[in-house]
Amino acid sequence: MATVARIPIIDISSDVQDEAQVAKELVEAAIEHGFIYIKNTGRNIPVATVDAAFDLKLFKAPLEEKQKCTIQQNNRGWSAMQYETLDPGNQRVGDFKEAFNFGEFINGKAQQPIPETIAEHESQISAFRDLCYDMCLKINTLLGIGLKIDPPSFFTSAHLRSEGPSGTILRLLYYPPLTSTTASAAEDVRAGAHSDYGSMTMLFRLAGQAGLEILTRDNTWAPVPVLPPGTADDPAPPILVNIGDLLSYWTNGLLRSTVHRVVFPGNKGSLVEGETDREPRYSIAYFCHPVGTMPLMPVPSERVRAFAGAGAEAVKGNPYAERKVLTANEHLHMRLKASYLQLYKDKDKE
Ligand SMILES: O=C(O)CCC(=O)C(=O)O
Ligand SMILES: [Fe+2]
Repeated sequence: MATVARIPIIDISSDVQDEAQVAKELVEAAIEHGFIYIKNTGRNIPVATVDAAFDLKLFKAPLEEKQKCTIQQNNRGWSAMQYETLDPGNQRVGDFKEAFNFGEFINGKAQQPIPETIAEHESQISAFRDLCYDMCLKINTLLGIGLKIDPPSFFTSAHLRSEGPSGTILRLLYYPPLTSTTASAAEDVRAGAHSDYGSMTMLFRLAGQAGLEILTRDNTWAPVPVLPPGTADDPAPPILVNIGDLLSYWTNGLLRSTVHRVVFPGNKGSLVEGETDREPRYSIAYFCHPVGTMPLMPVPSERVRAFAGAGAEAVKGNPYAERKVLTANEHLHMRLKASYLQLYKDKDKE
């Protein structure tokens, strides 16, 4: 049995008088692990809403329907099996997954083609995306308070839709079981090792479905159980939040953008008890991005300044410190180009 990642579980739905304490815990977890389980009480996002999103039969839609929505350079649409390669330097073939990216909705309407099969659920998807947005703002606010940024609303303001478009994406994911792929469990992966491109990600998973691993501080891979100890009786599995590259940039690497991947753990001996990779796996990720024109400069926080003062350690903590990226949009474009080799190659020829 695998040694699982030890990630704190935090309840952010508690009363306002606990805000400073919750904010502190959140920041410490974001610094130490870069991953945080948010206890699912159903108060931020109703459990039925998450269930309904998992019930969408998007991936069962006819191939032609999905193909009509093929992913574009705006990062919206359907990414076919093995189309994306998250770790091109180390993968011999693309990720064994299908994905569908939803960009912004306006008045409940998608601003991109969506498969006919799910058309009747368009406003439901929009509402779910809105709930994720609200929760993401709440976490950004807590991080601002916990880091004592001046003003504490710094991150939240940077994410306000009213300030302009962002690269935010709600993504449905489907990973087939090992047995229905041509994958080699030892060599191939369902999603290559990567850090996330946005400011933070909220991940919804289903009990029993194995696969997610994080690279720990001692450079070993550790599985991330869907149901960590103490959560089995909650209304739904915790929502897994992880820090992305942009919050890491903004804090000089103090907040950790942790590398993770999705594997077939069965043959590696890294299965978590009660989970399997012999069944289909579904997950939903909300990739929270700031307004695209936002510059990624270190935030006004004493703690961030002190960490940057640590010099080499700060640079080591932020593998992206060398990159001279100015805005959130420029960063996103650079990362997409690296993982959708075909999409950008095809388009460059046009
Ligand atoms: O499906 C998962 O568990 C994680 C997916 C992921 O890391 C991603 O899409 O960035
Ligand atoms: Fe990820």
